Amino acid sequence: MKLTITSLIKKYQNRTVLNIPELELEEGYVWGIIGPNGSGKSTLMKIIAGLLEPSSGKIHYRDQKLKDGVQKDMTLVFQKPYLLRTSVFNNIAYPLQIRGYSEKEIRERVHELLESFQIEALRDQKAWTLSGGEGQKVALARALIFKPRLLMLDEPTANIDPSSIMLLEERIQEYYQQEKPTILMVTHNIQQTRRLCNRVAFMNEGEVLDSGDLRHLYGAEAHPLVRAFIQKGLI
Ligand SMILES: Nc1ncnc2c1ncn2[C@@H]1O[C@H](COP(=O)(O)OP(=O)(O)OP(=O)(O)O)[C@@H](O)[C@H]1O
Repeated sequence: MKLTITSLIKKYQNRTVLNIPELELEEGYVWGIIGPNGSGKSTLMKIIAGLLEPSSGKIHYRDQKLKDGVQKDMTLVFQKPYLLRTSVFNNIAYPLQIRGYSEKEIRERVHELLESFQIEALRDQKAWTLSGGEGQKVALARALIFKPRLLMLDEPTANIDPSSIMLLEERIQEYYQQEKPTILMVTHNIQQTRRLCNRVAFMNEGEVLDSGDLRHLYGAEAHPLVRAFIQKGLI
C-alpha cells in the first residue's frame, strides 16, 4: 500500500513552491520529511491532508483518489497547535464525538490519553490558556484518539522542553508500535529522525531530491546535496 503523488505542482501567484513529478511513500513506515526552511514540507502535508488545493497533480492513497472520502482516516497536527475554543477534555474528545462514540467510551478514552500525556491536571482548563508545550500535547492526544491510519505531524516538538520532547516521542513510538499506521513527520532535528523514522524524504526548493531508508539517505549513494546538508548539519 502506498501514498502516491503524481505531477504535483503548487504555485502561489507565479511562483512554484512545490514540484513533485512522482513520489511513492510506502505505508506502514515513519517517514521523516526533512529539508531547509521554505522547501515545501508544510505545503505538501497540507495538500495531502486536503487543507490546500494543489495547482495541478494527483494524490492516491490506497489506490483511491484523495477526494473520495479517505481523508477521514488521516489527520495533520500543525506546528502551532490548532485547538478549539473549549476545554482540554472537549478538545481531545471531539474526534470521537463527531464519529458518534458513546459518552462512556469517550470519557474512558480521553482519560487514558490525559494520563499517558501526563496532563490530567489540565482536563478542565480552557485550551487558549495552555502553554505552547501543553497545547502540543493536547493536539497530539486529540490526533491519536481516533487512531488515524495516516498521521501527519508538522514539527511536533519545535519549542518544546527536553522532557516533554521525550514524552511526545514515546507516545508517537508507542502508537506506531501498537497500530502500525503511516506517519509523516516534518522535523529539523536529525537526531529525532534517527530516533523515530525508518524512512526519510529530503526536500529542497519544492522538490523531493531523494527518499528511502535511513541508511540510503545518510550513506554515500544519497543525492550529493542531501549529503552536503547532512554533513554540514544544515538541516
Ligand atoms: N499562502 C502563501 N502565499 C505565498 N507563498 C506561500 C504561502 N504559503 C507558503 N508559501 C511559500 O511556499 C514555500 C514553501 O513553504 P512551506 O511552509 O511549505 O515550507 P517548509 O519547508 O514547511 O518551511 P519551514 O521549514 O520553514 O517550516 C515558502 O517559500 C513560502 O514562503
